[in-house]
Amino acid sequence: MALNKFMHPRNIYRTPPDFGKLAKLYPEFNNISKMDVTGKVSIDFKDPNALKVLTKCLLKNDFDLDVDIPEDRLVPTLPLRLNYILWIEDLLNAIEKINNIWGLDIGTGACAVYPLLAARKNKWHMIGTETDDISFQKAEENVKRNHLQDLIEVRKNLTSSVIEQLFEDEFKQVFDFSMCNPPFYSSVQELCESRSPARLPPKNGFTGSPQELITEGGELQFCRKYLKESKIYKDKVLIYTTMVGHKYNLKELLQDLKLEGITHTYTEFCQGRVTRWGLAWTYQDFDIFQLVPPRDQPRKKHAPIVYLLPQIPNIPYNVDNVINKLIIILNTLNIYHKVLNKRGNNIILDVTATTNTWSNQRRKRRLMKKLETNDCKKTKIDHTEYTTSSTEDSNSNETLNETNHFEKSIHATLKDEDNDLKPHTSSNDKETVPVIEPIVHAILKVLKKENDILMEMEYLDGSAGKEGLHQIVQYIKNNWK
Ligand SMILES: C[S@@+](CC[C@H](N)C(=O)[O-])C[C@H]1O[C@@H](n2cnc3c(N)ncnc32)[C@H](O)[C@@H]1O
Repeated sequence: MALNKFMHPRNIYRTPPDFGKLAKLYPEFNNISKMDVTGKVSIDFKDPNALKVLTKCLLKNDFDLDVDIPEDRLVPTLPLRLNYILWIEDLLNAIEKINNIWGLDIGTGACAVYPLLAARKNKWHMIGTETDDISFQKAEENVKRNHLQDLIEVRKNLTSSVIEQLFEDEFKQVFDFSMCNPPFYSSVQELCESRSPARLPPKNGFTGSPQELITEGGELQFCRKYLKESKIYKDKVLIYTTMVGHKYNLKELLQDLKLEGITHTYTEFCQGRVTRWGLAWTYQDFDIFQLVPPRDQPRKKHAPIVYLLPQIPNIPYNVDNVINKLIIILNTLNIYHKVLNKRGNNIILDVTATTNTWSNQRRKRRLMKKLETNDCKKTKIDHTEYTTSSTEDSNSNETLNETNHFEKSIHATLKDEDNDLKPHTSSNDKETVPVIEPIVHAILKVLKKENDILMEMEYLDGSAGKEGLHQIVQYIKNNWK
């Protein structure tokens, strides 16, 4: 189980569960665990069945909940689920809502994990909604199995709306809060590509079915629909909340709320390698931002390197041309990039270098010249370096030809981005980067400020450190012609 010190202070899983004790108490846990020579008990986190047994045993052991998790459904990881509930407790305490709490869980899933935890732990009344037949049926069974029907009701959502169907039905209940763990992805392809190659592979195995994880337009569209519907039913829920799986979507949603002047706050749910975010908004008078301010960023942020991109002779100075030129340089350096977001005249890319292709360019050019003059073209040369050097030497006419070619590529990428603002793997041949440690992983932003176009590069991680990023920026400066 992924654990770390950034979990909510009241999260019981800040202290790792005692696997030895679980193995003694639960035969099914004993079957999936193994003990090493030192007596340490461990499980295979990559095995979905082991995850399922672990979650089942922890629900029983720590919350006295007997939950049947169906074969092909999401196994809810408890540290994250608890982080979310504890943050809602903080929000409710902040607005002094202590007793007779009513909560709405949108997309409760087969385990109805949030209603079960909330009802058992806090005696909250919960309504869970679900669109999927099997998950709906299983959720009802799980509620009955735990004799919590007095506190929990599961409702089938036969529509594609998020909350509208509930309130359209003349449903009188006013909720203190709503919560939602939306399907994160817009397609199977996005699900597969979602993890940046720069990050370590997840420790846990993969669980969940397409209907649980995929929704048209991904989580951003889902959350925007939720926000839009919430505006119609402002007083039906005191505090609306949702979980957000991708940081770039959180930024978009924060911007939406800000633009519309809706009071909001957010938090980070940390559990080991996986980080999710919580977003809350309200149409009531409480200043939830002041009452429950965002948690301090636990990770160190690096000041970005800012470079004013000069105009290139004979090329109109606009953001599209600047981006095209940058993409050419990144491709030349074999630096993988993907568009995270595009809004107006600003664009944000996630960039990852897995080999140092920018150092010793002069030496490589000299070597190339020597090889050519000695007619040694058949000599074995590193192909990447060869391509890099020759492209780098391009004069501006060649660059323009390449610009046309890459313009098509970036426009194709941006067109898709405009549709659903989901992260997109660029359509060039750098798509298939193996999952290996990056030497530089950074965020590249192109921003138009009045008449200037700026490039900002922020170091995230990588073995070459910030120095590696400085070298890349220097390479861009040298080749900005
Ligand atoms: C990522 S799963 C979350 C399940 C559970 N809440 C959890 O955290 O483990 C999303 C769930 O939302 C359901 N869902 C998708 N769209 C929905 C909608 N419009 N109304 C209600 N449920 C929906 C899916 O069927 C799926 O069970």
